[in-house]
Amino acid sequence: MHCHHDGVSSQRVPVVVLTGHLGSGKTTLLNFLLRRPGARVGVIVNDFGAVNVDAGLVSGQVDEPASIAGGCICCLPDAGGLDDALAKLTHPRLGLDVVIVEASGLAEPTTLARLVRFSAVERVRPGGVVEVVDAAEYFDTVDNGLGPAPLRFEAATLVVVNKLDRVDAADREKTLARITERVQARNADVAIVPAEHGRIDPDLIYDAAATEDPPDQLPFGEALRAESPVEPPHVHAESVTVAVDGAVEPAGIVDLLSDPPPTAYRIKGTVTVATRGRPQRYVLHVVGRSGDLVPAKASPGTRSELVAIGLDLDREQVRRRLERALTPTTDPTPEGLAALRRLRTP
Ligand SMILES: Nc1nc2c(ncn2[C@@H]2O[C@H](COP(=O)(O)OP(=O)(O)OP(=O)(O)O)[C@@H](O)[C@H]2O)c(=O)[nH]1
Repeated sequence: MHCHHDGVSSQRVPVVVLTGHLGSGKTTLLNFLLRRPGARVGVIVNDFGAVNVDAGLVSGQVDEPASIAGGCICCLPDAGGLDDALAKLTHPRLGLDVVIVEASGLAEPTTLARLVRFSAVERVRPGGVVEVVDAAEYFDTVDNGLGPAPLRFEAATLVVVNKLDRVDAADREKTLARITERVQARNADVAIVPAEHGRIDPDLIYDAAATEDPPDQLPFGEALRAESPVEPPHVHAESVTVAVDGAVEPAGIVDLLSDPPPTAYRIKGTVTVATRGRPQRYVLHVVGRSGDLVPAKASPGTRSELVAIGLDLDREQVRRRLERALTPTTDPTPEGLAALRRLRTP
């Protein structure tokens, strides 16, 4: 089996870490994402025992990723092989939109997040850490509600408060508020989304290159959808887009990356940054509070465009911030150029 993809992209592939206590709903959420039409999703699971991805889709070895649901899946017998698996799944030949690493229920989110963040694989871009919480069991399992809130939220960029259907309707708001308070006590910046059966808006997590299943793929995505029709998520992501023509001031870009607007979960775009010589094109990504700026290869034009995606986007504030990040100039400030240099050489 192979996952050939025409029009190989030179971009890095976001790698999303999916964590959560035993039985919180990680696999359910993963299967929901795999139903997305047109998406090429690579999956790495790091605990054989816990794998119950629908329809026996696990190929069982890293060497030969199997195509599924417009994507690939491979198994990771131990953490030592993560970079091997990432190197394989981010290969341009596969043309994947995203790679999702599903941790076993016992895996330590911080450790896994670090393995991705400091991966030696150049084509890896950290795509966020999604922590799934069982709303019904939360205070009986991961948190007794006393003392410091669980450490596991520290690494998270998005907390999915799942299984809300299992909480009495009358208590839902209160339960969500209590869990939110605990999560924020540990990590004030994290995005929090309520969910049932792992149905979160995939737009929060990654972009699908196509809207229909690729013709060269086995029809797993279709099969999964036929088996259980996709119910839409209750909470939808919103987006704000700002674009300008011509080069922009580097200080604005650096400022956006170092202090992204709090209600934007993800920001992406291509920007043309003014320098003393020829303007330089970059691909920009922010997930949670972390930004990433890499030179754009073979990216014609001078247009800069940024898209911010989030749950409760403060649209006006986000728009102002994106506009400020895209301040046109032909004469960049020395401070801006120095800040950009520092950012590029951490
Ligand atoms: N009622 C209800 N059941 C859910 C929900 N999400 C998941 N489940 C069920 O909860 C059980 C555990 O879900 P999984 O997705 O396997 O959880 P997991 O986190 O992958 O589990 P481990 O890999 O064992 O840690 C399954 O029977 C799911 O069908 C939900 O929102 N509501």
